[in-house]
Amino acid sequence: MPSACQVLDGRTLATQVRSEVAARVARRCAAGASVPGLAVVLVGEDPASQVYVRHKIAACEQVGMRSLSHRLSAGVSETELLMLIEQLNADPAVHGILVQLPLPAHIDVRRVIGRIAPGKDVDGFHPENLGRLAAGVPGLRPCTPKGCMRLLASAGVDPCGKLAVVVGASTIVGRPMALELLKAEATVLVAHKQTCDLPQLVRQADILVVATGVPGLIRGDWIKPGAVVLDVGITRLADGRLTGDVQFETASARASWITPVPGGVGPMTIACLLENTLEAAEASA
Ligand SMILES: Nc1nc2c(c(=O)[nH]1)N[C@@H](CN(C=O)c1ccc(C(=O)N[C@@H](CCC(=O)O)C(=O)O)cc1)CN2
Ligand SMILES: [Mg+2]
Repeated sequence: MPSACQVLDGRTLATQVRSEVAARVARRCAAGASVPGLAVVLVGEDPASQVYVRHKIAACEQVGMRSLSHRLSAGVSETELLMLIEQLNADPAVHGILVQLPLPAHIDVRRVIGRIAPGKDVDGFHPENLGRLAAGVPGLRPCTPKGCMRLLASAGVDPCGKLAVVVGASTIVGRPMALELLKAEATVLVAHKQTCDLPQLVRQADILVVATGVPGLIRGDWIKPGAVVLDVGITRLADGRLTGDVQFETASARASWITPVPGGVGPMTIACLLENTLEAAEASA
């Protein structure tokens, strides 16, 4: 990697965000307010989801928040899951609710997310929160795109006036990422992994965000020299290693900043979840 390219270190930034959250939680509790509480709902036994849920619960403890874990079998009915969400909506000790994704195929994810009280939707996936982001008004913001914006700011990268290309249009990353970049006055193009002539689009990007889940989709020679590259993809290879959607070695020969996988965007997702939970608690008091 040439010295011109710098690695955007998500682990270090996430540690900073977590210490800031811990200090705010301590001040809040010292002032007599309730301990922020996060309810984490896991349906089924997906191994990656189990790991993420464990990390979220440990992160809550580390910053002095309370976590309530609800593990449901893969065969739980949608009605039972919706009833649990209603209970959590009504529980004053619960300030944040998250349902770990993906859900089993027999459950309608939109119906489930739509049932979470918007003020407790710390993932920021409820249509009301996505609508707030689209309208540019305050609300709970999806954690991964929020973490990406923090990473850009930490590198001193101002999206205003730049051409940003977002590859992947999921509700949890690509779409809200495009809205974040629009709000920051970037010119935003949203592409899919199937977009015709993807290399041609990617070559124009001053800021490139990739969230497709296709390992190594983006080749290094597609990167515009000096571009800032945020790689959201995380895939575990057969040999156990984690890899991103961008070919790191060759991309870092051209980029000015690039996130690694692991250690880039991923840790920021959990740090921003803690921050959202604290914000939800503050707004409820
Ligand atoms: N309800 C939600 N479900 C899912 C979300 C989400 O934000 N809310 N995002 C992903 C999974 N995810 C959090 O849930 C997540 C993914 C990865 C990481 C992370 O820190 N990755 C590390 C590597 C971890 C490892 O060793 O496996 C890294 O990139 O360095 C955190 C959170 C889908 N579901
Ligand atoms: Mg489904």
